[in-house]
Amino acid sequence: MTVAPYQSSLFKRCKEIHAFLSDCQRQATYDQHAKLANITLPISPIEPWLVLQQLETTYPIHFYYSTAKYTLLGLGITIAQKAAGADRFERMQQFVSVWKRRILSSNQTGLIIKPYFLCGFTFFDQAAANSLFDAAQVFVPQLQILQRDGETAVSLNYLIDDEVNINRLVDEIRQQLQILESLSKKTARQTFVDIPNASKTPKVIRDVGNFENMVGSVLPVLKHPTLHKVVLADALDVLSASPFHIPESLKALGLAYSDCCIFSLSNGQGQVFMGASPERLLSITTSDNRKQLTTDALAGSAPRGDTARNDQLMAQQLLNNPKERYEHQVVVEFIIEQLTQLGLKPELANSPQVLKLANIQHLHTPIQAVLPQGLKPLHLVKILHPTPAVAGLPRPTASQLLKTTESFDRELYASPIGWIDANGNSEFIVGIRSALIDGRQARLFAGAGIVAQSDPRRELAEVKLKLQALLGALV
Ligand SMILES: C=C(O[C@@H]1C=C(C(=O)O)C=C[C@H]1O)C(=O)O
Repeated sequence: MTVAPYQSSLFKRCKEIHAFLSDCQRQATYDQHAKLANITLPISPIEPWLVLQQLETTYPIHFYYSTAKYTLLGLGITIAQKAAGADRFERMQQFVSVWKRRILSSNQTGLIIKPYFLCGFTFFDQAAANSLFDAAQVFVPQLQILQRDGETAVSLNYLIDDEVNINRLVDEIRQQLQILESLSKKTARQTFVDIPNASKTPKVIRDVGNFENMVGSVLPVLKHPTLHKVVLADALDVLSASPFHIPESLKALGLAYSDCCIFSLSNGQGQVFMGASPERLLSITTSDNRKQLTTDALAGSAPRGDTARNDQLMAQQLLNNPKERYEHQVVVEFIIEQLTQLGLKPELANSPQVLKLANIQHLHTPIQAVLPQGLKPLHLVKILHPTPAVAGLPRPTASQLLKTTESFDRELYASPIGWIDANGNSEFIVGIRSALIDGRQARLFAGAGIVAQSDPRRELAEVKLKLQALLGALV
């Protein structure tokens, strides 16, 4: 496989890039602020997780986001912003809006994929003192790979100001393009990766959450009308004989949970948060001047049946179970209220459908709304996160109870993780079915909605089922 457009003439390509970057520098000088230079090149199809595998030591920061329709991989940082506190979403949106206006894209290859703003937030608006991730982080990657409809494109993003030495930068780019070229040749021959004794890797397990007791302790609070639902989480620590392989785990998750969004996000210091989330916090698509929002109410769970008939029976029982329907309805009503307060007109079906995942099924109501042009993605993230699917209702009371009841820091568990592009499109998932990986150690997270009618043993069984999602796929 070759990196087609520049294989024949890397020299010519680099000359064009030099001219483009020099032009960016002139404009930066003229406007008296740095520019975000963006160059996109089509490359032969290449699996992004394989690129991650080859380059994860070169770029300690990565962001991987893969759905049934596309995969996005960001490596390295060109620009980044961090924040904490109640206004973290506004501050991050401000950062995105400013830098969106400073993008200059090269059209020399006829292909333009502008920079993506890659976002990760912790569950609470203040990260804990010893937290491994910032309460809010948005960055534009230096190397961005987008795979969609069988096509792959690589975009390079650079910060250009008066000081940048363009000659030196073009040399760097030449090297980077050569690496990518050899990488695509190498990975073209590699259709699967050998994971040494992956499935046999011993895993030692310690339950950190003491989940059943925790559920028992909140039940009396749920008898009062001040709290309708709280979503408690459990944490499971796992120790493997050898360090976890992030790219191979992403690949394994993708195979096992093809309906989910497979994601991972590193903090640059060796820790990675990853998972296979079935829950979309929002997706914003812009086309023909029409902006459309889709969000998921996903709550209410049941195991999958061992035969097709049993499976159908369990789905039917889930649909008819008043406790599960209540847990679900609380989420639907919350989302409708939040969207209506923004002046939107949410559209949804009268009753939920069943979303079947490999190991579990959920009540699911997709909710849609047309958005006014001015409404920004992170404004919507702010009003939606956390929904009662992962916190509870009322939100402030439930969040407070989580802080005092759970014995571990949620970090990025159940938090918004996603991207915003330069055209106003955006997608965020809720970081559930997830784990925090640190070398040989992993902390797996899973939660369940607790209401007054909850039975602690059944809730524990649900959480165990959810923990399986990662336990079975981490290699
Ligand atoms: C909180 C989690 O899942 C959420 C809770 C659910 C429930 O209580 O039924 C179902 C789907 C998710 O919204 C999790 O997986 O950790």
